Amino acid sequence: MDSLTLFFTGALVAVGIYWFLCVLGPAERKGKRAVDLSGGSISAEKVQDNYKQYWSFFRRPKEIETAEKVPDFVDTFYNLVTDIYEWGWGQSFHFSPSIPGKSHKDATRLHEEMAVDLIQAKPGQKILDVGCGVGGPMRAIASHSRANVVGITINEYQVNRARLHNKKAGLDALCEVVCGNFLQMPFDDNSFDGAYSIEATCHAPKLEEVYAEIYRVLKPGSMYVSYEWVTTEKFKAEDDEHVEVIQGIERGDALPGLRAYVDIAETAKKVGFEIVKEKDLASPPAKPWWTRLKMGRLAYWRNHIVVQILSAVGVAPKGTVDVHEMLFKTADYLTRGGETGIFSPMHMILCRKPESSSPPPEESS
Ligand SMILES: C=C(CC[C@@H](C)[C@H]1CC[C@H]2C3=CC[C@H]4[C@H](C)[C@@H](O)CC[C@]4(C)[C@H]3CC[C@]12C)C(C)C
Ligand SMILES: C[S@@+](CC[C@H](N)C(=O)[O-])C[C@H]1O[C@@H](n2cnc3c(N)ncnc32)[C@H](O)[C@@H]1O
Repeated sequence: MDSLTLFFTGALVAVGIYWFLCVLGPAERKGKRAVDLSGGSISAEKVQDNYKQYWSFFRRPKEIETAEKVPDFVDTFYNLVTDIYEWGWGQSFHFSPSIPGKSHKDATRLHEEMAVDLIQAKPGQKILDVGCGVGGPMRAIASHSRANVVGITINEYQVNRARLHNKKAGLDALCEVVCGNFLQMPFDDNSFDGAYSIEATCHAPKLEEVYAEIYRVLKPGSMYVSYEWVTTEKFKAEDDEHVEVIQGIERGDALPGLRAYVDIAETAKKVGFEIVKEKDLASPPAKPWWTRLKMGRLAYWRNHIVVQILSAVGVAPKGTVDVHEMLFKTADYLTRGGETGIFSPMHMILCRKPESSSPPPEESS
């Protein structure tokens, strides 16, 4: 091989490695690195067992129906996936419609700001983020509204990540994070000026329980908005493919059972809320939310190789490969759910707690 061929071969290999590692790299330039992937609060040697335990819930569906076990199962799930989510998606653990000419980052931020605009949060008010993850939405919302945001998540590892990010962003004076169960929140009655939940209440075994709890902590007259995961009017329970896609989404996203879109407003009314507005934010003219997920497939394939190497050399915990493979398959089910239109992750409901603090309908009868 002459020196010119050697030079061009070397340059090609270098460009290839750069593309593989950097262009197809992490979701955010300064985000999680592959070498830091962990099992959240689970020690490295227990990650594989916890992954098996997570799957055992689905082998015994009755377990998932047992409401008390769901928060633990969701907590295990987020220990397993939080680092991979941050590494491959960013700090906001939700979808948003694509916006022509805007980056994913901007589309995500606008979707989050819309939530706080809908509840008309004012500077200095106290707003609750129900199921806050590592706080991507909370930081966008606090910066946009200058309201004080209190987030709650069941997962302690996320609490620590969120606090770290809040501090780094210089938003720790406006953002506070609490570890707890949104079915029994450690907050006083009538203590918040507004609340929102972004793709989080889908983890509640009974929607009524989390809505009742949010209703309890809101001040009379204040508003709550939620972006809910639902099956749409296109979902047909007698269609085997539809059922396969929905079950695939439930298994890969720690869901005790997806709800039908018609159940959302019904449940909100049942606990006492007035419905101000209801809209599926995924329906046209909104552009597909699943484009980002589908376009990332090449990067996920590259991520899988990286995870396999890191796990083989003992840098990533054993079991990370299984978790990543599960997410890989989940991405496909979610995309199919979006393309067929049988599933939406952004069925928006805007509610108000009435001014008069009359008890919810059931309790008064
Ligand atoms: C609201 C929920 C989470 C929604 C999304 C944030 C996540 C759903 C599926 C996740 C992912 C799938 C594929 C992963 C990929 C294989 C990996 O290499 C990088 C991370 C993924 C892209 C990951 C990122 C987050 C999701 C899009 C649920 C749980 C209620
Ligand atoms: C998909 S993440 C969304 C996080 C955040 N809203 C966002 O968009 O980035 C769902 C969140 O709900 C939280 N969650 C699920 N069940 C919970 C429960 N019972 N109590 C408190 N938080 C819960 C999870 O810990 C996680 O933070």
